[in-house]
Amino acid sequence: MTATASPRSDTALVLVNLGTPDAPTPGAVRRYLGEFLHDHRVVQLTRWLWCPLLHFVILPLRSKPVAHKYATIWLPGDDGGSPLAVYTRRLARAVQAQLPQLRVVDAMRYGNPALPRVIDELREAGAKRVLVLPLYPQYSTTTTASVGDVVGRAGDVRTRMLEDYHLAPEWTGAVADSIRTHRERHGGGEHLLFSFHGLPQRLADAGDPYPQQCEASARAIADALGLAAGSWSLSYQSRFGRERWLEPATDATLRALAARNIKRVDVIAPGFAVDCLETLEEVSLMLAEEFATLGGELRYIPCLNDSAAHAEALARIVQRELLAVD
Ligand SMILES: C=CC1=C(C)c2cc3[nH]c(cc4nc(cc5[nH]c(cc1n2)c(C)c5CCC(=O)O)C(CCC(=O)O)=C4C)c(C)c3C=C
Ligand SMILES: [Fe+2]
Ligand SMILES: [Fe+2]
Repeated sequence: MTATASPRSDTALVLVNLGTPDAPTPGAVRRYLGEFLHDHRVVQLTRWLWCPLLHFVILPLRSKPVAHKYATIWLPGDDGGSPLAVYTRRLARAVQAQLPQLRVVDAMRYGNPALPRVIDELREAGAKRVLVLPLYPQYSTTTTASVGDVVGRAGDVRTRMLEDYHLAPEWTGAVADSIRTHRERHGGGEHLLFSFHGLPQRLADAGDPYPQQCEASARAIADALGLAAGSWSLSYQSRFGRERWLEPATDATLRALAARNIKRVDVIAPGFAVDCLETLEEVSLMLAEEFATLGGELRYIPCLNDSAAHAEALARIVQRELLAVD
């Protein structure tokens, strides 16, 4: 939990993100992935099948290469670390500055600062009401509902969770502004690709609203920018495992754009509140490299991160929620 200004209020706001390893080492990655991939919201296989596979195959094989990937994006300095943790912490500070009447802290669903401990500490410090904002603009059973599981177990404190903000005009407006500014500075690409984290198709078929919310977010942002149909598209990245995930995949979409001779593509990842392994390593390094081999130029537009525009947008969303419950 980040120590921020402590305004005299019995209401706290917790910004919750997914989680990330404490260090770019195989041991730390193994601990983080072990906790993450034991969550039944994330992987639904029965324990007797999944645990041996996870402990004896996936964690031993994956921890080292994934640690190397984290090492390529690790932020230096005293306030450094995994980008997901660093930007989430800084974002909480920036939102605190916007909402001095609340105590604003950051927490992680997996790893540190651990959400259950953060809520306990807030309660011990006198919080009577805790508002939880998962930093997932689009709701998914695999992410938002998993945060809800932890919040639901919090004892002796009133909790409330904001489920999604995929169409909140403050947020869609902030993302649209960031795209506009990036294109003004760097020249507009021929195409804008909205790349969202993927999900097993099976979960979407079972009613997870995530893909519909991703589509609605992308359309709202494209409309705010006045983009013509055909000049933007949506795709899904970060596939894990062998089953079918949401399509089209980001890598296949980029290859299809290159085949149509569309060479300058701007890519934004509006499902991620802050930059992380999946945006910095997968998109802005690996996919950009692959697209370059096809003769193209992938121009990655960063997440809103700890920008003032992001903090203002989230603060307005929270204020609206507080007004609605008071
Ligand atoms: C079954 C596996 C996974 C599902 C379902 C899933 C959904 C999902 N994830 C995010 C956001 C993030 N995921 C991140 C990393 C990550 N995701 C998975 C697997 C699933 N995600 C793994 C195994 C990993 C770790 C990296 C790896 O081993 O490849 C991250 C980045 C974390 C970081 O430290 O930077 C984010 C953020 C969403 C929004 C989502 C649901 C749609
Ligand atoms: Fe296990
Ligand atoms: Fe993920």
